[in-house]
Amino acid sequence: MGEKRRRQPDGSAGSSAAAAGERSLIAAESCSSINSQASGGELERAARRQFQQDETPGFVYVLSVFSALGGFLFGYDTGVVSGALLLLKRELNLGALWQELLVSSTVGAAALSALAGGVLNGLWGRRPCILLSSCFFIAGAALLAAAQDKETLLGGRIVVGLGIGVASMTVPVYIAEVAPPHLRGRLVTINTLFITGGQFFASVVDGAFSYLAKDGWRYMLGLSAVPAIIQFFGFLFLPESPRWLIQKGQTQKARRILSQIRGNQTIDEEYDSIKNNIEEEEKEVGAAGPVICRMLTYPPTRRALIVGCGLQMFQQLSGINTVMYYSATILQMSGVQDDSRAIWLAAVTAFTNFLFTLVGVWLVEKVGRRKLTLGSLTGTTVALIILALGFLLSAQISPRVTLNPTDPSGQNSTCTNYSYCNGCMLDPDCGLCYRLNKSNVVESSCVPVKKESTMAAAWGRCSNETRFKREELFWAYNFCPTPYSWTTLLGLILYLVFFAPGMGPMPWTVNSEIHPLWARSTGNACSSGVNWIFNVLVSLTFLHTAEYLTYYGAFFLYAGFAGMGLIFIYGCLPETKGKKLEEIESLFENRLFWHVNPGWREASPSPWDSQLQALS
Ligand SMILES: O[C@H]1[C@H](O)[C@@H](O)[C@H](O)[C@@H](O)[C@H]1O
Repeated sequence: MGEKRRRQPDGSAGSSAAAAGERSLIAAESCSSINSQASGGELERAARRQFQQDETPGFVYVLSVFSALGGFLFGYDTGVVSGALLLLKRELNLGALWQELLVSSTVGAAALSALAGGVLNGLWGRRPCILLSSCFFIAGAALLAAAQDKETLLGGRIVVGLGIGVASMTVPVYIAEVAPPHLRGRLVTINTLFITGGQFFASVVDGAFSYLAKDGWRYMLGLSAVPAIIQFFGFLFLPESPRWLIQKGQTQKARRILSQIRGNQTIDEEYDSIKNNIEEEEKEVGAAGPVICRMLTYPPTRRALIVGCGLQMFQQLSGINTVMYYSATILQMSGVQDDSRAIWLAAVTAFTNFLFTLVGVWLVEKVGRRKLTLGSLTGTTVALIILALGFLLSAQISPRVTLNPTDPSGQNSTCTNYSYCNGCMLDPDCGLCYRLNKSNVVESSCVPVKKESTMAAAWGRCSNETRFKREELFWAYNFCPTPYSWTTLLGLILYLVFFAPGMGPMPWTVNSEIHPLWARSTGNACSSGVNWIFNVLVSLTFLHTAEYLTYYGAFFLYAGFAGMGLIFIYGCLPETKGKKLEEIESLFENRLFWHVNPGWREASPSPWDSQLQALS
C-alpha cells in the first residue's frame, strides 16, 4: 500500500487539485502575457487566488460551520456550569458532593459516549451521529431548564454529556472528510475555535445572569437549546460524508455528494483515489475481526493510535481545564477578592483562549501541525513554570497568623493551629480574616469557613459579610494576600496565549487526519475517550493535588507533564499539512522515536506551490 502511495505524484493534492491547477495555470499564464511586467509576488497571489477559488466552493464552509456548532455546544455546556453552580448551590442548597457530581457527570458521560460514538459512526455514518448529538443537546437543555430537583439536574447534565462525547469525536472527522486537503487543517481547527467560542459565550451568559438570583441558572443551562435546534434542522438538509458512503458501497450517492461539495471541479480522480484506497486497505489489513484489534496488529495504524491518544492525553495533562474551570479561583488566589469581579475576569480568560485559537486557525496551514504544536507546548511549559513560581513566591512570603481566637461553641478547629496564611489557604475548611495597614497584613486569624458559602467565616469577626466590610476587615478564602499576585496572573495569560493556538486545537485536528478510513471512527473514538478521561482525572484531582503538593507543586507537576509531552511530540508527530487523507498512513511506516523522520519536518508543498513551480 505504501508502495502505491509513493507512486502518486509527490505532494500533489489529488485530482481535483490537479484539474483546478491546470485552470489556474492557464489563468496565470494569460495574466502574465497581458502584463509581462507583473512581479513574481503578484503572479503568485493571482495563481493562489484563482486556485483557491476553484478549489473551495462556499458549500464546504457551510458544512463546516453547521457541524462546528457541535464544538460550540461542547464548549458552552462544559463552560456554563461554573456560573450556574454559584446560583444553584444557594437555591437548591447543594453540598460539595452534588456540585462535583453536576460537573463531572457531564465529562464522564462524554467519555463513555465518545467511545461508543466510534461504533455508531462506523455503522450509521457521520450525519446521523451529528443529528443524534443535537437531539441529546436539545433534550438535555430542556431537562435542565425545567428541573425542579437536583436529581433531574443530574439527569440533564448526563444527557448533555452524551451529546458532547458524540459531537467531539464526530465533528472533526466529518469536517476532515469533506474538506479539500489545502484547507483541511484550517477548517477542522475552526471546530476548536467554536469550542473556545462556546466557553467564552458561556462565561458572558454566566456573568449576565449571575444578577438574576432566582432562576438565573435556568436560562444559563437552557440557552444551549438554540444552537442545537439550528444544527439539527441544518443537518436534516446537509449530506453524509462521501468517504463513508464509498466505504459502505453507496457509490452513486457518494459521487453525487462529492460533486456537490467540490462545486465546479471534476471529481473523478478524487473519487477513484478514495475508492482504490479502500479496496487496497481491505486487501492488506483484511475486513475480519473488530476494528480495534486490526488497528493494534497493523503497525502503521497502531502507531497512529498511539500518537493520537498521546496528543489528547498530553493536552489534558498540561492542565488546560484546571486553568479554565478554576480560572475564577486562580484569579481569586492571585488577589481578586470580589465574586462577581472574578466571574467577569474569568470571561476575560475565556476570551483570551478564544482569541488565540483564532491565531491557531490562521497559523495551521502556514507553519503546519508539527511546528505549531511543538512551539505551543514549549510556551505552555514556560508559562506553567511562571505560574508555579508565582504561587511559590506567594507561599514563601505568606503572611503570619497573629491572632488565635477560640471557637465560641468550644469545638476544636484545625484552622486555629496554622501559624502562616499558606497552611490556612490550603485547608479547604479554613480562611484568613485580616486587616490591611497600607499594604501590610495585620491582625490576621485563621478561622473555619461557613458551610453554605465560602464568602465568609463560620464565626468571629469575618462571619457577616456586610459587617466585616464596613469594619474594613478582609476575608481571604483560597488565596493569600501577597505582592506577588501579578506573577500568577501573568502566568495565566501567557499560558492561554501559548496553549490556545497549538495544544488546544492540534490534538483534534491531527486525530481527524492520521487514521485511514477503515480505522477513522474507532481511532477518533479512542483518542476522544482518552481526552475526556484525562479531563475528568485532572480537573477532579486538582484541588486534592493542590492540598497535598501545594499550588506551586501542582503547577510544577503540570509543567513536568508538558515537558514529557514535548519529548513525545518531537519523537512521534509527523507533519500532515497539505497531504491527502489517503497519503497520510505512509507517514507511520517507520517506528516512532526511532529516528525523527526528515519527511516529517517539512510539509509537502501545497497544491498551489506546485502550480507556481510549473510557472517558473
Ligand atoms: O481543545 C479544547 C480546548 O482547548 C478547550 O479550551 C478545553 O476546555 C478542552 O478540554 C480542549 O479539548
